[in-house]
Amino acid sequence: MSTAPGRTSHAKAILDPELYSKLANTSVLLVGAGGIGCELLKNIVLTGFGKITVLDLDTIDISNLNRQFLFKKKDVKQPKALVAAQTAAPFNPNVRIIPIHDNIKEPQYDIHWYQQFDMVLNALDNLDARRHVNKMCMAAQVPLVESGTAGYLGQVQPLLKDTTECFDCIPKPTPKTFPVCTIRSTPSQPIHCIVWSKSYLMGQLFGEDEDAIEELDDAEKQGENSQEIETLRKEAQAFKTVRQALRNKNANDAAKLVFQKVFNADIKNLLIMADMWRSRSPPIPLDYDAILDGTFKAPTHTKANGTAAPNMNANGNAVASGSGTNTNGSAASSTSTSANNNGATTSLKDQRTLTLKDNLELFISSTDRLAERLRNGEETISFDKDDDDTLDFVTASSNLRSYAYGIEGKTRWEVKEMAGNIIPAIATTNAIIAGLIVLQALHVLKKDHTKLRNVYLQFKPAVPLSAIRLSQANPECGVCRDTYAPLLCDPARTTLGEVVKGVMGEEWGEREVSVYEDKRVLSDPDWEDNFESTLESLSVTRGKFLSIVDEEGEWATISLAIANLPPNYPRPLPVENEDGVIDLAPTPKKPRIEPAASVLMRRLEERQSPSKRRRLEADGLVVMDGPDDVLDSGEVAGVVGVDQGGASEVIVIDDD
Ligand SMILES: Nc1ncnc2c1ncn2[C@@H]1O[C@H](COP(=O)(O)OP(=O)(O)OP(=O)(O)O)[C@@H](O)[C@H]1O
Ligand SMILES: [Zn+2]
Repeated sequence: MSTAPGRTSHAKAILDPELYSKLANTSVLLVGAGGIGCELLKNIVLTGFGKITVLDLDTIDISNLNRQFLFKKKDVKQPKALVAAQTAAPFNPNVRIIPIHDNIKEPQYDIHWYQQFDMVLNALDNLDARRHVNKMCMAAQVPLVESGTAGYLGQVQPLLKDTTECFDCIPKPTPKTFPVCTIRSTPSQPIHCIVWSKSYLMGQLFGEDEDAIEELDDAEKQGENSQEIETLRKEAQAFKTVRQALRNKNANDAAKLVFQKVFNADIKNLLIMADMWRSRSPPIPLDYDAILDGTFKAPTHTKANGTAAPNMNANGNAVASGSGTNTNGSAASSTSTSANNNGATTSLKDQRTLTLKDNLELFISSTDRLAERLRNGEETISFDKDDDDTLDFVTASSNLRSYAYGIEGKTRWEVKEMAGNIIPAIATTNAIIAGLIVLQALHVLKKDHTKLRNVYLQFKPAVPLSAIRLSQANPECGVCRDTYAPLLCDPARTTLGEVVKGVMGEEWGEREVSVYEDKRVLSDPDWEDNFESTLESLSVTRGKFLSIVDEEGEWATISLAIANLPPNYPRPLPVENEDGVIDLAPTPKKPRIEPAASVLMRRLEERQSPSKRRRLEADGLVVMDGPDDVLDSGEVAGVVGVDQGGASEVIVIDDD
């Protein structure tokens, strides 16, 4: 394909020539090739970012096609990263796109790997992956542009270590939770029954064989009604029998057994506790055979004050609300959810109001299908909005429960939205956000930090965008306030003691420190049993962080990012010992380059001065596990980044 002048003329005209030529040598990592990712990949390819690595763990689903326009129907089930790269590559032949079909959390994407990029652009859909990439970017000192959309709302946030706050500086709200007893005994809204079905009932029947007793003990400690807890304990015991029936090839009435236990016996047990139903409407035990043969006559649901419960029609059927309101109370557009592209027939079927008998029949058929899957070797099955068997089961069982409690029913469509926490995905929102990401990325590239903005797309037609100056880091942040250093070592041979003593140097014995990997304590001032253990035996391996925390709080936490040794690192030779066993010989010693701790020590002494401290944090420290580890200059540059100012220093752990 020819490089016609027209292809680049717009980008050249908009960007100044210097920036445009810089783009060609810019290497970016794009994490996520979904809704935002597809738009963004197109943008950065057309803008002319020279080298783009696009990483996504997923394959293409038919429901992605309405907005992830780099994919076509023929690509369904293919890796997103691969197809996105193939489709976008011809947009600009001057750009090199490297696709990776993988989880960004895999250990090979270590600090060293991140440092090859000039910046990282996140186009993810979950908190866990976002927090992971944030931490890696903070450790590797690589600028990150974070983004997200929810319906008509969106946000773009540039995050630079020591310049702005990081993604974790402000704790994120945790998803809404419900008290255990509301879910287990006293639901009052459809969502309570849906959560019960997908998180509790599915787990009890099709999940791992766990003891639910602990959760109940906790609930009791938190002051929940002890008689009620006792009833729930009995309920948990009875689950064992139905679990066995579901897995037994000869049991053909497993669905009925589950029904009898959950919608009849358990409810009868709860009714015994008269106290519980003084101020609320008691549930109704359901009758399997009577519902199937159409003779089931439910007693009228009455509240304590004698009024009829809402949303029950004359035939005793639960009535779907049809309101299209999701769990958060926000309106869910029926035309824009990712689930809405299975064709009109499915949509109609899914949006149909289900009668009590419909729900029971759906309950029987879905329980049978799930039981069959268990009998065919699936060990556990959990809810997945795109797994029809589980969606049918959750729809039917939550509606049956709603019926028993006099709560309105929901259509399969509504249950999918509520149980799957589906927030409408709007292609235009993704496109606007992807455009804003590029603008922020260009400021990052120009190092024009005063122009960086936290940009919000809001549901205000008069002011759709608001751009806010970036906040400073939260001094208490446990992620971006740490002092990071890459630790290049062989975790199978390096011991915890070597690392800690090496880093502490002369301060060892003077200063009391504790050592952590994530939330695990590996040593504290009075407990050093792990010092002789190798990092590998302590599961401190590539991609993880070893944190050394000063008990006095005078030193910033030192977080060592475990990375691979460079390819030129001398490997130990296998030697035979006197018993004829092949041992790995220790690496031969060479003179130490510098006493292990003095470099770090000097810098930590300087940490009272903010500017010096920033310098320390900006420097990379290469901590090696033996005195032979002389890196060539290229490797050193590769480890700490080339434009961080000043030569990096190599710390050698003294293992004498
Ligand atoms: N840990 C991870 N590693 C790599 N890619 C990830 C990771 N977590 C999420 N992603 C990817 O981020 C992308 C987010 O895109 P998007 O929000 O459009 O989600 P989706 O899964 O495509 O759509 P939907 O959730 O609406 O069905 C997805 O393609 C997803 O595979
Ligand atoms: Zn932070």
